[in-house]
Amino acid sequence: MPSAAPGPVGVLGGTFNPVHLGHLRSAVEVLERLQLASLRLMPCAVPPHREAPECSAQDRAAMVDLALRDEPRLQCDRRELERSGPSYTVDSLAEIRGELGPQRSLCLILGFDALLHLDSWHRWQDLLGLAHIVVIARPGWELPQQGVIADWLKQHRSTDRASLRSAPNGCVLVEELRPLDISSTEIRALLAAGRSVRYLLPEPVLSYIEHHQLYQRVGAQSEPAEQPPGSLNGS
Ligand SMILES: Nc1ncnc2c1ncn2[C@@H]1O[C@H](COP(=O)(O)OP(=O)(O)OP(=O)(O)O)[C@@H](O)[C@H]1O
Ligand SMILES: O=C(O)c1ccc[n+]([C@@H]2O[C@H](COP(=O)([O-])O)[C@@H](O)[C@H]2O)c1
Repeated sequence: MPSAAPGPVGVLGGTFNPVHLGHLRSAVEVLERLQLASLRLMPCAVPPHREAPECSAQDRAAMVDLALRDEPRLQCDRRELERSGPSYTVDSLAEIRGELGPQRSLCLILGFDALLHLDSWHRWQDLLGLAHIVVIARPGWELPQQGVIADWLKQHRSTDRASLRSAPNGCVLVEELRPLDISSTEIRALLAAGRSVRYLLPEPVLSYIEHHQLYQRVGAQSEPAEQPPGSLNGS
């Protein structure tokens, strides 16, 4: 009997500044719901669309590695750290497609917020020629009702999950997962305010942030320690 074709490969690109439970829980749920063979979290090195994060790509990828330590179905894909120039998703998908061959199903996973700006992405019209796109709901964001993206959705959206297996690329699927209202922006703001982010991200990621003193409030690290009176220079 011929063996079943291997399941689709998923890719969730992000700045992951830092990675949090919203990313991770969505990743596991989408992996299981769509029966993906594996899902790669792909940190971008040079975001094409926003200012370079203060936190280095190496630190952001190291945190993704730590977050995925105990879940072999999720992997960190570091290819964007190995390229120079803006980390265009279309280039990464073209590389992955080259590695997987033309027949294997490949799914790019995006949150609603990322979808809204998809038409500003580099060669965005080529994305569906390389992969399917799975859009995941995110608290506070709605699908657009009109405009370029709404028209594009009408043209390419499928409601049948089987279409992810019957073709290697070309469909758009929208999935509602468990809503988790967590963002990296909020985590950075909490840390900068000296507040706790425990339970918003995995403990090993929190330990990494503390150990490397990432996202601290401005000046917290650079203030000189107070000297006990008379301890220096005899003053
Ligand atoms: N809580 C969440 N639920 C579902 N999807 C999410 C969630 N957080 C992020 N995503 C999706 O994960 C991908 C990567 O997100 P990103 O690394 O930019 O995180 P972020 O929390 O949106 O960061 P920032 O607040 O800095 O913009 C995007 O497609 C985004 O829509
Ligand atoms: O390729 C592009 O032009 C492009 C423009 C904007 C965003 N992206 C990618 O979209 C993913 C989510 O972006 P963000 O800002 O939500 O972290 C991340 O992998 C980015 O590299 C890609």
